[in-house]
Amino acid sequence: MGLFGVTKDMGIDLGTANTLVYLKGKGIVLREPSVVAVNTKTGEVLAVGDEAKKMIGRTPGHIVAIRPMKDGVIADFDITEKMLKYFISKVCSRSAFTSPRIVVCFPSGVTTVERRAIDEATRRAGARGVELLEEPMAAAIGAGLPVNEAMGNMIVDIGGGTTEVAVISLDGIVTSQSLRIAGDELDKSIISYIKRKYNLMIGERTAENIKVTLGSVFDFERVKDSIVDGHVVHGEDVVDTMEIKGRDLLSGLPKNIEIRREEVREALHEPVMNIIEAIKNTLEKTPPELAADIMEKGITLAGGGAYIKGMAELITHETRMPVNIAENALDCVAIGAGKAIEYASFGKRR
Ligand SMILES: Nc1ncnc2c1ncn2[C@@H]1O[C@H](COP(=O)(O)OP(=O)(O)OP(=O)(O)O)[C@@H](O)[C@H]1O
Repeated sequence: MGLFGVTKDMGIDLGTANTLVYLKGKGIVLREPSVVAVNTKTGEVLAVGDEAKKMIGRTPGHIVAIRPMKDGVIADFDITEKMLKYFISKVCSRSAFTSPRIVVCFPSGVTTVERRAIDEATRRAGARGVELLEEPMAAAIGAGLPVNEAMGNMIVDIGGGTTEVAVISLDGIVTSQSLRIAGDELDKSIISYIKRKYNLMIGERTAENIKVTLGSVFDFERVKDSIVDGHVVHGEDVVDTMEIKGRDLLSGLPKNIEIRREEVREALHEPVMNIIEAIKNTLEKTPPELAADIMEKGITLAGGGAYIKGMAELITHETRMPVNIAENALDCVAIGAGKAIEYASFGKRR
């Protein structure tokens, strides 16, 4: 117990899109994109996080902006380790007397080898002790669900690389599903839709911007108000078209086109229905008593995907269950990891 005062114990959400660090006693102290810019000639890391993200799609030949995490797991081990080292040193720079103990999250669908890679990269980045925590459990704790009670809690965490669906009761995952379809896949669907329909090539960042600004997965035509980022937005305030820039594949030249909300909904249909299927499958496998609890309390949505317009409404429409968007949906996993420090054994028997 005495050591807690001098160490910087932390919870890390090592995400495909964003990495968040929760420092014990302080809350979230770092939130940056999981991106690293590397000079391929020298192997030197040029920038990490926000700085590196700005470089995506804009680098000269010998500089690449890498996203070392893919589908929720480590795609590039060395770069992940360097990125973690940078983030940890950024939050520990002052007043850290000893290296930190870290609770780090992993998607529930990963293999033992992938788990070991996350553990190893965190140790090599400077952790004294590492404890791995399943992402849906962290998200549920961070969303404030009573995970330790004998009661069905359902969490749907739609991140960048993975969607985690889980039913939790008495501190354990009763049933879960992890699918590698989430925000990134939605971006890819927008890219291929626009390429197919308009012969226009757009970049990843443009696609993400379209998803966030114009993306909608439920037909609000007849519904006046919707929920955006947890706030009610009145029908007339919702933008319905957007001008986008890309490269015309026929002429090879830059070109602008205008796309409509319905088109984005069409583009997102398939991956979104895969997410809905996973939710339905998990509900089907949920024991009846717990399903009754969920029916009463609702499904909790977390992760950046919780903010996709119409997502909550579509899930309710398809499952007949009430849906709540977690407060601080983007931060739930990191907050949950941070809170779990209290209970972590860091490899020792408690
Ligand atoms: N307002 C929004 N509307 C739609 N999508 C959003 C919004 N804000 C963020 N996103 C999307 O959420 C995703 C990132 O979510 P989050 O930070 O929870 O993922 P992550 O933890 O990095 O990924 P993973 O959990 O898969 O490792 C991105 O795909 C981003 O485009």
